[in-house]
Amino acid sequence: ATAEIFHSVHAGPDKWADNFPIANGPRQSPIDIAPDASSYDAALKPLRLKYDPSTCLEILNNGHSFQVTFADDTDSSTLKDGPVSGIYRLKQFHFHWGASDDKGSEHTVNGTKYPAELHLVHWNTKYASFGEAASKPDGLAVVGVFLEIGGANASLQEVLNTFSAIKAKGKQTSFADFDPSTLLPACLDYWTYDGSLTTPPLLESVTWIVCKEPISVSREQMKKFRELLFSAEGEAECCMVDNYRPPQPLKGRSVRASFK
Ligand SMILES: CCOC(=O)CCc1ccc(S(N)(=O)=O)cc1
Ligand SMILES: [Zn+2]
Repeated sequence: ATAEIFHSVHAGPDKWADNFPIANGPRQSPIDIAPDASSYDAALKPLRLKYDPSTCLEILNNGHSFQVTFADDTDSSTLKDGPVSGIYRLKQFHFHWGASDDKGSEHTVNGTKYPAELHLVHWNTKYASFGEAASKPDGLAVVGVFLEIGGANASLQEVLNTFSAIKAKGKQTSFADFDPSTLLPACLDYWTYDGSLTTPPLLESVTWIVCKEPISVSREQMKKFRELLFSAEGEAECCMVDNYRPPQPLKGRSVRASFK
């Protein structure tokens, strides 16, 4: 019961401005993407994503999502080009999803919600660490990929197979030799805009790169996501669902498209 109250009333997105006033800032994320209002920018380069499976370390339930963490002490797994300059290192990837298939993504497209959204989080190596980069306007680059209901996703299934070991908040387990590029869509056309972290501390340091093409997930696989818990062992069980922030005001920002 305490877990439900914690998640529904006192700590949800509507309450974040109390402790994080930047929640009402000028470049908050996510947003609703209106493709017809975005502008094609021929100067935008193709995304250059190079991931080394040997940098994959572990998977953990951090109480608001699960995340797969990577070794980021070398330039083995990086994002280059696209809308960014310089080299950004992959730190982690995680997901957001709903209690049912009709919601769950953070970004929306013409108001359409997808059942889930993948975030691949990278930090700019002009800074010394993720923590330092997270406070800089050009510090982070997050690649967002929508999940749509379709055939089972074999690559995603490798991640889901670890869930029995990380069901409760605070649980983690080793997770090696996973190549996150197997979670990317075939076409890497994207929209890009200046935004923020979508959970506290909501820092306005993210260049968002949202792929136009979704990847598939089956209904059964979505049910596995919903078996994870927000709650820790020994607490009343609270299913990890609806861990998405709704779209935020655009406040004059423009969204660019890498494609016509
Ligand atoms: C400086 C400490 O900051 C953090 O730990 C932020 C972690 C964090 C990373 C990515 C995102 S998301 N959903 O915008 O991709 C939110 C929060
Ligand atoms: Zn996220």
